[in-house]
Amino acid sequence: MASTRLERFWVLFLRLVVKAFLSVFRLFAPQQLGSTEGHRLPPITEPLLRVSAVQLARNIRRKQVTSVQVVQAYIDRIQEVNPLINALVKDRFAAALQEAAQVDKLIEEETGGEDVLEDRLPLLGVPFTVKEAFALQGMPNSTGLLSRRTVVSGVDAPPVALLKRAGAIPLGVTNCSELAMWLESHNRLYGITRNPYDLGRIAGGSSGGEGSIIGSGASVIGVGSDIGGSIRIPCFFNGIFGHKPTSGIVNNGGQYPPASGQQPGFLCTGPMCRYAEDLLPMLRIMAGPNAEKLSLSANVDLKKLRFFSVPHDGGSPLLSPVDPQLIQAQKKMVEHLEADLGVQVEELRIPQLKYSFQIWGAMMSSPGKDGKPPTTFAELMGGGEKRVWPVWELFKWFLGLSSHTMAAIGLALVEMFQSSQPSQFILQQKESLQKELDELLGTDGVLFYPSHPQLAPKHHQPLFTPFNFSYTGIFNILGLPVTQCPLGLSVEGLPLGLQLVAGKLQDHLSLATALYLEKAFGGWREPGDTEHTLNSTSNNVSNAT
Ligand SMILES: CCCCCCCC/C=C\CCCCCCCC(N)=O
Repeated sequence: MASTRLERFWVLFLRLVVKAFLSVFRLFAPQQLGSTEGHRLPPITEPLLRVSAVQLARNIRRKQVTSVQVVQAYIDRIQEVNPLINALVKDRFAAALQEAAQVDKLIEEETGGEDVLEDRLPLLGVPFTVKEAFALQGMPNSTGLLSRRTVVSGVDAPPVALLKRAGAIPLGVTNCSELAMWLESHNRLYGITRNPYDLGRIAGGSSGGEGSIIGSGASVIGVGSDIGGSIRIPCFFNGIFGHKPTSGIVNNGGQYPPASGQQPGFLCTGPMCRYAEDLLPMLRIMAGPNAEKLSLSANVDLKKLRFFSVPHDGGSPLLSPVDPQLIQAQKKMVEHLEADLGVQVEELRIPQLKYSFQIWGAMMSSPGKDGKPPTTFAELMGGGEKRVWPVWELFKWFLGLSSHTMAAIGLALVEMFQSSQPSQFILQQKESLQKELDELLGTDGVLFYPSHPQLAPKHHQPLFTPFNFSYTGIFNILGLPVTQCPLGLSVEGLPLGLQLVAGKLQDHLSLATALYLEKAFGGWREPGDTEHTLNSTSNNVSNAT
C-alpha cells in the first residue's frame, strides 16, 4: 500500500523530532543500566529447570521429586541470574519453602491416589512468579509508581488466587513498566529489566520481568496482563510462550491501575510460560468458571483448520518495517506447515491493519457505557489523588528531579494533544476489520501475524519507535485470542516468534497450533544456545508490497 506525500512528510518530521528528543534524552538519562559488557547468563545445569510445570506437578505427585527440591532449584537459579537481569523485584523465598514442605507432607499423607490430587490440585507444589502489577498477598503492588512504594497487598488478585488454589506456590513479584503502559520494563522504583539473550536489550513490557525471569530459566510459569501487547511483547523478546485470552475470559480484578472507560474490554490477564503444554492448563485454572465458555477439552485436528498468513501491516508510516529475519521465519513456518500437514496456508493483505495504532488509540480513550471517559494517564501518574502536569514533569526530569520515567511523561504529554472525538474514518476501519476477521477466522481459522516489527531492541530504543506495539495492540481492541509462539533464534541469537490469532472463544485452536509449532521449531531455547539460529538474512521482502 503506497503512502501519500503528506504521510511521508509526517513520518520524516516525526522521525526528526524523535531523534532530536532522544539525543537530548541520552544526555540527561539517569545512568541506571550499569555496564553489561561481556556479561552472559550462566548456563542451566539443574535438570529440574528444564521440565514443564505440568510435568513437574506430575513428578511431585508421584514422589519422584519433592516440591522443596523444585522450589529450591528455582530459588537458586533466581539468585544466580537476577543480579544480571533485575527481573524479580521482591521475593518470598522463605514462605515458599515452608509451603513446599507442607505440600510434600500432604502428598505423603494423601491416601486417595494420584488422580485425586491431579483433579483437585493440578499444579500442586509447582513454583510460579507474578507481575508486580497484580495483588499477591504480602507483596508490593506499586506497578512501578514511586508514590505507591509502600503499598502491600492484603489479598490475592483473582487469577493469582486461582493458581494458588490449584496448588502452585508463588516465589515473588516481577518488574513492569511504569503503570504497566510501555514496551520496556523500567521504572524509578525498581530500575530496568534486562533481556537474558542480550543484557544490553530490553525485556519488553509491560510484563517484562515475567518475560525475562521465565526466559532465563529462573521461573517456569507466570502471570501477565495485556492491553496492548504486554504479555505477547515480552514473551516474544524473551523467547517464551504466552496467551492473551479472548476478552472477558480471565478476571482482571486485583491489578493496578484498574482499567476504565472502554478499557476493561481490551485488558486481558493470561499465562506466560516456557513450555507450550502449560498454556492450556494454566488458562483453564485462571479462567475459573469462565473456562466452560471455551472448548479447552476439544481434540484439535490441525489438518482440518484453515490457516492464513499476514506478513506485515501493509506499511503504516508510523511503524518500523518488519525485520527480514521475522518475515523469513514466518515463511519457513508456513512452508513447514504445508509440507507436514498437507494444508494450504493462504497469504493475505488486510489493508485496515495499517491503521492499527489509530484504532487502538481511539478505542482506548473512548468513554465507557456509562459515558465516563477513562482516567487520564496524568491522573494515574499522580496516584489517583492529583494529576501531574506533564510539561512541568518534563522540566523536572531534565533536572533529575522527576519520579517518573521519560516514557510515562511522554505518554502524558501525547495525551494532552489527543482528540476526545475519534475520527469517523478510523471507527469505520475498526468496524470493517472486526467484521472481516470475525468472518475469516470463524470457528476453524488461525491467522499468523508478526508479534512486533523488530527483534528485542536496545535499551530505551522504543522511545524512538513507540508505535511498534500496534502489531499486538490491535487484537486487544478486536477481543481475539492470541498465542505468542517462539520460532528459534536469529543470527544475533535473539528470539524469533509469531502471533497465532484465532476467532473469539476459539482459544483452543491457537493453543493447539503453538503445541505443534513447539515440536517443529523447538520452542524456548536456552539463552546462549547458538545452535538454533536462523542462518540466512538474505530475504528482503518489502513491507509495502
Ligand atoms: C517519549 C515518547 C512517548 C511517545 C508516545 C507515543 C504514543 C504511543 C502510545 C502508546 C504506547 C503504549 C505502549 C503500550 C505497551 C503495552 C501496554 C500493555 N499494558 O499492554
